[in-house]
Amino acid sequence: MDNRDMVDNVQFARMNGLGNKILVVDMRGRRDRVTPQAAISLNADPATAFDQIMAIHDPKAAGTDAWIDIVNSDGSMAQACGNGTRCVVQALAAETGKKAFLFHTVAGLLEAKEHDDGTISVDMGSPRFGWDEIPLSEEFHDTRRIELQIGPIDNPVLHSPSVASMGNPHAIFWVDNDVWSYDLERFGPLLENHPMFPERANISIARVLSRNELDLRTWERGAGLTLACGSAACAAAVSAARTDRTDRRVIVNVPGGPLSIEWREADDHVVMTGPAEWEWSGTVDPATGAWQRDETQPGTAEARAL
Ligand SMILES: N[C@H](CCC[C@H](N)C(=O)O)C(=O)O
Repeated sequence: MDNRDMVDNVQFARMNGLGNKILVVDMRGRRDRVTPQAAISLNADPATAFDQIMAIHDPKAAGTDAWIDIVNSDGSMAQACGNGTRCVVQALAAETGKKAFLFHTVAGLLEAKEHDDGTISVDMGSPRFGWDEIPLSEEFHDTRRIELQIGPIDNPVLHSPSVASMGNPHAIFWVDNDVWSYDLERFGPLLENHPMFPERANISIARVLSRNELDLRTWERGAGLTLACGSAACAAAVSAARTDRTDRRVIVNVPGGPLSIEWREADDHVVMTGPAEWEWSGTVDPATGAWQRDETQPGTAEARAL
């Protein structure tokens, strides 16, 4: 906050959650929003290209620490971002010394905490499985397996996904071979925009390795191929458990590394645990996306606060 050189500029930190590229933007004390134009322009610059912007705003409700807006790299809004939430926790923990936070997003309240080893857990809430909650455009009573396929009609490459909402829509296609052997870059955009998903969807392929481990790659709605997608890891974990492929506690290996996911029996909530990493900081105009790197890059944990 202290580094603001112009009233129109705000502080931001370039961070990542297992390689999921995140810009944490400090919008506290302001009434405006990061515009879609700013997002598109930041993403067009290789230095600031990102998967999600996490914009921290002043809290709107008593007892919450912040309101968070989540913006995809195409300028659209997302309801959930697990990896980005861990980045926000790390930035705010460095600033305040607090370890536990309650955030407010369009999808509701979100609890998160930093552990002593630096990893961060985010309570992603309860998954939803109703076809109209995801949403799908057709009624399906059993969303553990819906009719949807891609590739030749008699020999589909991907078919019968499980679908779930973690606040945002997800489809998980189960595969038998190495997840890297599928052309997700080609099928992802077709499935993301398939008429089955009126609000589009995040598209993942998952290979179950054991009752406690799966591999996952995701084509993200509004962002494309990413190295990690936390909400997809949660959607895959709950879908694997409800189809009896795995137990309720699993390691999900995304391209950026492992996330540990637990679908708690007690309250139905999904808790995701993983790392967050600070890269560098700068200032940005949230209306246009014009940005500048800070001249001195803080080297200590304390200085990594926004
Ligand atoms: N990377 C995010 C998910 C972004 C989801 C977004 N692409 C959408 O739903 O539109 C995560 O870690 O959960």
